[in-house]
Amino acid sequence: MTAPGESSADTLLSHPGVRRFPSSQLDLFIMRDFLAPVECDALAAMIERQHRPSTIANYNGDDAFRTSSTCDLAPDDPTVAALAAKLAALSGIDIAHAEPLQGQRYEVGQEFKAHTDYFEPDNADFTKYCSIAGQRTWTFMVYLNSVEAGGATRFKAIDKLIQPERGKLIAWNNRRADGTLNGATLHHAMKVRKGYKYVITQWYRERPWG
Ligand SMILES: O=C(O)CCC(=O)C(=O)O
Ligand SMILES: [Fe+2]
Repeated sequence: MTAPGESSADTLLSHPGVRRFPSSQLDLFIMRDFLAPVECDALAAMIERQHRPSTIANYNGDDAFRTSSTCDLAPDDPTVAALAAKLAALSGIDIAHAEPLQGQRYEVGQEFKAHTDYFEPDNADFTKYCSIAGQRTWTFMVYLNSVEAGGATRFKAIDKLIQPERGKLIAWNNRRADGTLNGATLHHAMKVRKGYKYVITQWYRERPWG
């Protein structure tokens, strides 16, 4: 049995179109056309209407570390609720473990430098971020547009560059099979060189979000 905050390779691969990136270092999955173009456009328009400067949890003194904007998607909006349900159906993860969905928006020159999505256990803010819902388990991310130039997501440890493509989903386990945090999930949202980039991020937690 998979724990409620966990996805599994079997669950993901049971959906047509999901394939696993061949790597012994991390569990990374890719699916094209997870969202239809009209769904992508509606979500990108939603992000465009309302966004704030993105923040980071483990501040390292670099003010240019994450220069994008973030949209807090309203959970009770029917489009947003449908997306959360669709992601939960794909992941097999109990939706109670999902953080509120966010959109991320990048203009030319904006990026999110190499980071991991889990919270650093030795960071002073760890308790603040993780005391209730626990650590992040899985990341599901959907590209809402095919960026004109730049904007790839680079997984440094496995030397894999994923190009933004409208409707494409990627998902990875932030931990190893034994539950330890996996540093090989380090990834860099590279600078957009032309146009805009819009993505959806869905993070799941060990315990219900509450
Ligand atoms: O935009 C991307 O390609 C990655 C975004 C990301 O890593 C994040 O928001 O944590
Ligand atoms: Fe990330």
